[in-house]
Amino acid sequence: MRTITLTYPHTFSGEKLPETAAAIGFFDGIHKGHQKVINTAVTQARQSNSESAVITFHPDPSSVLKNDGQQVQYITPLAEKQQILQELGVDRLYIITFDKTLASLDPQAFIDHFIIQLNIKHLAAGFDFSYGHKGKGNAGTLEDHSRGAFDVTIIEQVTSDEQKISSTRIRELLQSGNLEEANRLLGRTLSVRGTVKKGDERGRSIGFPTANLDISSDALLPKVGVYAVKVVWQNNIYEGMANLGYNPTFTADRNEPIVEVNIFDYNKDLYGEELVLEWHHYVRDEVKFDTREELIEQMEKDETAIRHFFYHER
Ligand SMILES: Cc1cc2nc3c(=O)[nH]c(=O)nc-3n(C[C@H](O)[C@H](O)[C@H](O)COP(=O)(O)O)c2cc1C
Ligand SMILES: Nc1ncnc2c1ncn2[C@@H]1O[C@H](COP(=O)(O)OP(=O)(O)O)[C@@H](O)[C@H]1O
Repeated sequence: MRTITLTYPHTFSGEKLPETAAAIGFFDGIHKGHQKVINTAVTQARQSNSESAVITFHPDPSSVLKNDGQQVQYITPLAEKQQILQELGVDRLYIITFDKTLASLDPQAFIDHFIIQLNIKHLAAGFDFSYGHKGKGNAGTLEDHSRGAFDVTIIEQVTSDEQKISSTRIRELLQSGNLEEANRLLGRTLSVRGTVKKGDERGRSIGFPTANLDISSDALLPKVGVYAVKVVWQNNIYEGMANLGYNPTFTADRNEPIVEVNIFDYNKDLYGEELVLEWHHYVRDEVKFDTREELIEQMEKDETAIRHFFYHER
């Protein structure tokens, strides 16, 4: 997959680009609803012997428009988004830089510049997609704004329990500790990538070395607690247990939670390595223990419970 970042105005011209079937949207999380829009474009491209593309925006349009200076947290930060789109068979990823200038473009100008000029012949979008100044362009206006240069497929809402699957709903589930339900709506397992950094070097002394992960600050993490996880590293998958929290047994002054993972049946150095952590099951809340012995006893129980969990999942 090729990734192309576009700002307004860009200088690409249609004649030099292949005919393309594209899906357009912000797609945070690439949940089941998003997957349907993207798969429509991929299928359309295969049938018409053209290239497939995803056209997305960065940073999050609503955060740019709100302008409240708050750091946005993404269910899928850019690196995760790229990885998943690649796995979905997308040939090209266009990332449109979302800023005030882009937001002020008239809807027809947006379509002319970012769809027609990119040689898009089929466009798939979700029923609630909007574009152009104040979101005046929407699913109902695409046909008109296409000037007959491309076909449009609008994907109706995908539901679960009669409710729309949405990034907002998934965020709420993750924040309230409802990981499994979030994973169901995602249609895959929530994951995060991070580089292994040094911690307090206490893990090995209590019998559970933990790889502490340096994670991009724009990644949305689930609720604090202990989790059954899988670690993907160099094309291998390992099972393990992770703690997302503040280590209150040993530290009192941490402001940000850390993510650390003890990989089962593993004992090699991982410092500096990039791992992908998949969040499979929420086990318990983090606890402040009075002694390290109590923590160790609890971690032994966590290990037994999590090994059981994976055994039954197989
Ligand atoms: C599965 C698991 C559960 C944990 N549970 C707790 C906990 O409930 N309370 C706590 O203070 N620390 C907990 N920890 C964090 C340990 O305190 C931490 O791994 C240990 O201090 C090692 O830190 P280090 O990697 O910085 O050396 C847990 C860690 C793991 C891997
Ligand atoms: N089973 C394992 N799970 C996680 N890390 C391991 C494991 N075995 C060895 N390691 C290595 O040991 C380090 C963790 O040891 P630890 O004493 O907790 O140090 P730190 O506090 O620096 O994380 C990891 O970063 C990794 O390089």
